[in-house]
Amino acid sequence: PTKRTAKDYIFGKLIGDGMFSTVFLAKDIHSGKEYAIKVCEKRHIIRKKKMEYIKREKDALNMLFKVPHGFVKLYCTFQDVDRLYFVLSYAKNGELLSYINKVGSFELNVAKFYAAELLSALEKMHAKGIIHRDLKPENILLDENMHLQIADFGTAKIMDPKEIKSAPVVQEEDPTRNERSRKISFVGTPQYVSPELLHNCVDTRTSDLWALGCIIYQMISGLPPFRAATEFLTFQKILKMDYEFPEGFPADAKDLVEKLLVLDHTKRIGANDKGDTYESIRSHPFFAGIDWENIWEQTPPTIS
Ligand SMILES: NC(=O)Nc1ccc2c(c1)=C(Cc1cc(-c3cccc(C(=O)NCCN4CCCCC4)c3)c[nH]1)C(=O)N=2
Repeated sequence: PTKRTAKDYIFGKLIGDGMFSTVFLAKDIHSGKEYAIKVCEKRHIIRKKKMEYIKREKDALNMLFKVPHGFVKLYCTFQDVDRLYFVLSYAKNGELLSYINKVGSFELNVAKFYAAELLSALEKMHAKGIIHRDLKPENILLDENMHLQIADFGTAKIMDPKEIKSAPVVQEEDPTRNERSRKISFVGTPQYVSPELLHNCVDTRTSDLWALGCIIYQMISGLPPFRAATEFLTFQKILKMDYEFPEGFPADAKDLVEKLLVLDHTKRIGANDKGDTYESIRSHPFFAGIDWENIWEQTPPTIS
């Protein structure tokens, strides 16, 4: 097939906006199919020295292309003089965050279903050595059948799959510096960033498990566990484990969130699981009744 250009698409409404990219709904003029096209200004990427992030996103999405469920797909990329273009799946029902905000908080069966799809997607991603590092309800999309698709791999870390369930990954700007003094090359969104990423520049796949705990808490209560007026105050609350459960928070959900939101990432539930699944999390009472083998084929519960 000939290399696509922007002229092959009719660009529609803006459906996403980030520090380094803008996402548009677009229609392929040949097939009539709808896509989400992520556009990055080359000048901005170069000025902010984010070329490595662009490459990581493309590599991570290419590694996940053949995984049938759980992620947006990257169909093709192209560029012109000023911009880079990523042609991605259009997840018609948008961000999980919009649904949480629309209904206030999810019923337990809805939260359980989407927590299970998110865990299943994390298992597939981590099995390929990919750590997302910025999981949040804005980056979790819902396709036309209301199944979950993780987006935005610009912050991802790609490791050797053999290593991902063993050694921690240390953020390093300058390998000659010792671990504590290493600058963090990346920090996620304050409300969902793990303490190890803040504390000593270590991030592992368990950083995504910390975010899973924050997202389960938010689906059930309506708000993330760590929130404050400023980023710094939010970081302080995380490092002090300063959060509490609202009255009536279901006991099984509370127990699982408490086992995910553990400061020491080596003691987080799932941290020592081997193989390509998080058996210790799957078998937690919160997930009682989930049919793990068929979750992606089931009809999702109605969000109301
Ligand atoms: N940073 C990134 O990489 N971002 C990406 C990447 C890929 C991608 C992406 C973002 C997408 C974002 C997206 C945004 C939307 C969207 C935007 C605005 C409105 C709606 C919308 O109204 N959806 C209907 C359902 N809502 C639900 C909430 C209450 C109102 C009705 C969807 C649909 N998909 C997408 O479809 N594919």
